[in-house]
Amino acid sequence: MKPFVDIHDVTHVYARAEDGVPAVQNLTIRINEGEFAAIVGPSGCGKSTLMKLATGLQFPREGTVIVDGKEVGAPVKLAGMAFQNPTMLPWRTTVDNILLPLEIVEPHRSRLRKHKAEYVAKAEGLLEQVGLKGQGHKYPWQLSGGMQQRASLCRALIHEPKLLMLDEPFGALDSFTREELWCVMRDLHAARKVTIILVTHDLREAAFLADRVFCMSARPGHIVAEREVTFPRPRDLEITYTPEFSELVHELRGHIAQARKAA
Ligand SMILES: Nc1ncnc2c1ncn2[C@@H]1O[C@H](COP(=O)(O)OP(=O)(O)OP(=O)(O)O)[C@@H](O)[C@H]1O
Repeated sequence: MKPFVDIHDVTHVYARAEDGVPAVQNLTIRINEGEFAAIVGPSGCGKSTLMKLATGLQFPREGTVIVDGKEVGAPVKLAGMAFQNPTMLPWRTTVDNILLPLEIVEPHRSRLRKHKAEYVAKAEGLLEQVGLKGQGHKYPWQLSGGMQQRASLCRALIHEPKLLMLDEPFGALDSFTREELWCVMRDLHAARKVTIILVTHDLREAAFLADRVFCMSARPGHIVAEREVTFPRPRDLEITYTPEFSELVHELRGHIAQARKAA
């Protein structure tokens, strides 16, 4: 099978890096279509850089980045993104925030004005899927942090991306809300067959959600371990209390500890 995301032997140094040390070096990672991949690693190891390379927000100094069969040379339109901070515009309602990417991405951009009702219905359908039915008229400041993050997932999905990039999306939430959102994410992935790359510091989150977990070394980042997660789907939160789950988290923690030591 051809990988959907194929990052091959990539080295990237930021122009402003004072010490000239690459953020990532000889980074190779391949993710299949429809796969849920999680990237974990010590702080500053280049996880966000990997995201930027895969979405065309940065270009590698060396190596190649291929997404959906094409070498990445500009921001990747087939990607949707959600970050730790939902960054919703406070003067727009939740639905209007969700519609925002459509004002940029073609062919939606040209269709949006004429077919607004159709797109609003789509946004409301997504809100229902993430447990926010009927909340679309509210402003972001009327929503809790967890609700805003749910809405930002809708915004990332509104243009039906084939690739969803999640950079620490649940990092700022309390642990109960976080686990609720794991289930939302699990269900969205099952329903949409979208390829997902999740960057996280939370090893339990990676183990619960992913098909494969990739561990990165300390800077300059590269993949030091790759672990398939074979728990059957759909997964219930109950599995996080099993010895097998604890063992997996323990194993991942060992890889990160090694990676930090090597720094
Ligand atoms: N715009 C930039 N200019 C210079 N150096 C940068 C820039 N962005 C990131 N870096 C450096 O590149 C390295 C990797 O950064 P990156 O944000 O990808 O790491 P990360 O693993 O996502 O970090 P964290 O886990 O702390 O969020 C870091 O050491 C950082 O200092």
